[in-house]
Amino acid sequence: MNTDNYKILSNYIDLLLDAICVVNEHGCFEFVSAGAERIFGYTPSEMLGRPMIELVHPDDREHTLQVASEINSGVIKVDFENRYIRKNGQIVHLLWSARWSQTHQCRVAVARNITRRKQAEARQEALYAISEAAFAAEDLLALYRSIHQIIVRLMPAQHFAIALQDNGHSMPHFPYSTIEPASGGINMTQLCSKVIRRGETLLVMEDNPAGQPSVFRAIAAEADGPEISWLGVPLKSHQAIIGALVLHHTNKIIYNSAEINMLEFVSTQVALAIERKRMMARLEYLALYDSLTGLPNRVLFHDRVQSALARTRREPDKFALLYLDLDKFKLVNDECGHSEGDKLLQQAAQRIKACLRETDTVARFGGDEFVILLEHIDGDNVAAQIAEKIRLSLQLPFTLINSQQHIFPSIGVALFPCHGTDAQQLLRLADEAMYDVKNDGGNAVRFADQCSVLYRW
Ligand SMILES: Nc1nc2c(ncn2[C@@H]2O[C@H](COP(=O)(O)OP(=O)(O)OP(=O)(O)O)[C@@H](O)[C@H]2O)c(=O)[nH]1
Repeated sequence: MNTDNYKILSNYIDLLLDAICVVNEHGCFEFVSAGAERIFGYTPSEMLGRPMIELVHPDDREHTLQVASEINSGVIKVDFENRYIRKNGQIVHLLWSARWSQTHQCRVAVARNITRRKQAEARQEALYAISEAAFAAEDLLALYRSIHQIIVRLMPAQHFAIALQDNGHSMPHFPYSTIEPASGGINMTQLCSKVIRRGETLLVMEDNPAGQPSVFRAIAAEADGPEISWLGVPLKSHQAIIGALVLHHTNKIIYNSAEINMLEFVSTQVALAIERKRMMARLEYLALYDSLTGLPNRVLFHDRVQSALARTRREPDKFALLYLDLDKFKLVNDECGHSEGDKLLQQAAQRIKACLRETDTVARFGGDEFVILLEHIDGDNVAAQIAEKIRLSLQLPFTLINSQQHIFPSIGVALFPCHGTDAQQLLRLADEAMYDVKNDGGNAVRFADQCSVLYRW
């Protein structure tokens, strides 16, 4: 091809989807092809003379300058990736191929927009990370934290919140939020409630920060669309809308439709992960706690006793097991009904708990039987005193819906190490002491090795 033909060809350079950029030795744009406007959102005349680094995403500037200096010293780069900020504030991912022209003392580079590919990769990574997090997170709070980290890798999110709406509650609550739900002139509770009720994404423009924000049910916030500072996406699980994901900016920021679509797509996975984790937490709770009183059950109690025993192997310590059974509780059920009996059991559980220290454990073994672990007791007296405190507390009348009821407990006490050295033996001895009290008329405290009643009403 002769030189004239090359000249003709250069007239068609504007057809290229990629952008050709020439940057001088001072780092300023000296030439950009027409394709640059599609990529950067600026016309070539707006770019010429500007330092290229101004347009680079702030997080990528240092690395970009380093690579630019390598190219300027003669290294040819064909696979350098970085992010630029478009004129409308959106992020664009670019793949660069560049070299230094010694003759013209400038850097010649071709930029390809790889944003779509990057978004597809980010979406895949996010899905993988969310399902990983659902399994790896120790609890729900840890899962929310992981979800936050995954979302900020996907798109700009100065503040992030998860709103959940539980069955039977009219308003959502915020188990995770990096911003006060009532701050920034935006009523997050109200907005999230709207997202959840409608099951649709909400974009909120802060064009009226002092008053009511303008709310747009618009997913098509195109390149030159409105500036947005609040974005709420419904959390849709298989069965229902369980809450909303919220991105909040105190500075105005624009989300494009691709980002919103991505967040909507990811939110389904987030909803499923939250549901799975909640179900696991519920199953764990049911396995370890009594559903009527919320107290630990037999399994968790045994675990705590085993831990107490293990501790005593490392350092000398004393603890006590108390076996407590309500006297003639059946009468409450018979006279007032089973649900009234339930209420009495719940109140009794709370009263026993109120007599204990943080380090102690009270468990419900079933029916009207409660077992208590008193840890680190200095002398036998401490166990006797706490047992008596519980007995006196339970003697006060219980206010039920239609009546006041009096109920009394029988309490047996076994001490480690003086009465026994393993859990089974201690429990049996405490249980037997409790039965001795019951056979003796009830409403008293007795130690495992004592024939005499310690306390009696
Ligand atoms: N309301 C209610 N009652 C229960 C529950 N679980 C067991 N019970 C009842 O609790 C009673 C416990 O039985 P007992 O301890 O043998 O009866 P009691 O009347 O307390 O007799 P003594 O222990 O000998 O004084 C039974 O009537 C059970 O039906 C429960 O979850 N709720």
